[in-house]
Amino acid sequence: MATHPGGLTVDTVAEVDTRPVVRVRELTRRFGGRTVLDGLDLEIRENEFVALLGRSGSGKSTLLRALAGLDPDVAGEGEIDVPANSSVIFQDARLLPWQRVLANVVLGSTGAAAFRRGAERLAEVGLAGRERAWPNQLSGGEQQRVALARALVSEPRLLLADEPFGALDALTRIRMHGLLRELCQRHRPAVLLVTHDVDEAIALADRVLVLDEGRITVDTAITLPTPREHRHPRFLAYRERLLAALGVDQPPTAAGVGPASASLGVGPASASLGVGPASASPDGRIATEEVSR
Ligand SMILES: Nc1ncnc2c1ncn2[C@@H]1O[C@H](COP(=O)(O)OP(=O)(O)OP(=O)(O)O)[C@@H](O)[C@H]1O
Repeated sequence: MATHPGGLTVDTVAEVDTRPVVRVRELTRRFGGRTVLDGLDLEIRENEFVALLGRSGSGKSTLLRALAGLDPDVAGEGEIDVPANSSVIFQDARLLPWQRVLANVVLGSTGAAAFRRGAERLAEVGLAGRERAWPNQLSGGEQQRVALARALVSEPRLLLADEPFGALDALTRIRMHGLLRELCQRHRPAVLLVTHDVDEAIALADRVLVLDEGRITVDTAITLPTPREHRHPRFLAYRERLLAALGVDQPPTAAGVGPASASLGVGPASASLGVGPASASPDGRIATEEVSR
C-alpha cells in the first residue's frame, strides 16, 4: 500500500506493475468562474477496470469527456495522455437510425474483414442473427449491446463508459454487468466506468475512485473474487466505506444487510458492519484501506 503526499492511500492492486495507459496530471477544468476539476491526477494501467463514483455534478462526465477528446477547451489545463485507440459508450446507445445494426457496429469501415469482425462482436454480445435489423427494432438493452459491440470492434486499449447502464431496468443491468465483465476479460481494454451505482462499481471494478471537489479523494482496490456476491460481508464493507466517502447516510438495519442496490441519490443504503468509515486526512482527502478479508 502506498501513501501519497496528500494523504491519499492506494491499495495493493493499484500497484500492479503494468504500464499506465491513461496518465492525467494536474488537470483543471473551469466553467465560467467555477472550478470543476482542480489539479486532478489519475493513472489507469493496462487491462485495469476502474470505476469512478462521485456526487451529481462532481465532474465525472467532465473528466470522461476530457479523456475522450470531446472537450476541446480543456487543452492547456494540465496533461492528458490517453491511447489513440480509445472507445466511448454513453447512457444512450447513440446508434444511427438510418443504418442497420451491423453497419452501426462497423461505423464507416468497409471490407469483408471489418464486417466479419463486426459480426463476431455482435455474436459476443448475444445479437447473432440481428445484423440486418434496424436500431428501432431493438430494445433499449439490445441497443446498448450494439453500442458495446461497436465500442469493442476496434480492440481499443481504453474503453470509456459514462453510465452505460443507467437507463436500463435492474434485471437488464445485471445481465449487462456479466456481459461487460466477460467482454473485458476477453478483449482486455483498460476501462474507466462512470457510475452512480456503488454496487455496480464494486461488482465490476479492480479499483474504485471517488471524485470530490475536483480531485480523486478515494482510490481503493476491490480484491473480491468474481463473480461478486452482493451479500458477501466484504462486498458490504466496501459498500459502507464508499457510501461514507460519498457522504450518504447509512441508517443501521437489524440484520446489517443493505438493499440490493446502492445507487447514489436513490434512498438510503444500509450496510451496517463493524467496519469504520473512511477517514478524512488533514487536507480533507479521504484515505481508504484494504477491507480485511
Ligand atoms: N459545457 C458546460 N458548460 C458549463 N458548465 C458545465 C458544462 N459541462 C459541465 N458543466 C458543469 O460542471 C459540473 C460537473 O458536471 P458533470 O456533468 O461533469 O458532473 P457529473 O459528476 O457527471 O454529474 P452527474 O452525476 O449528475 O452526471 C456541473 O456543475 C455542470 O453544470
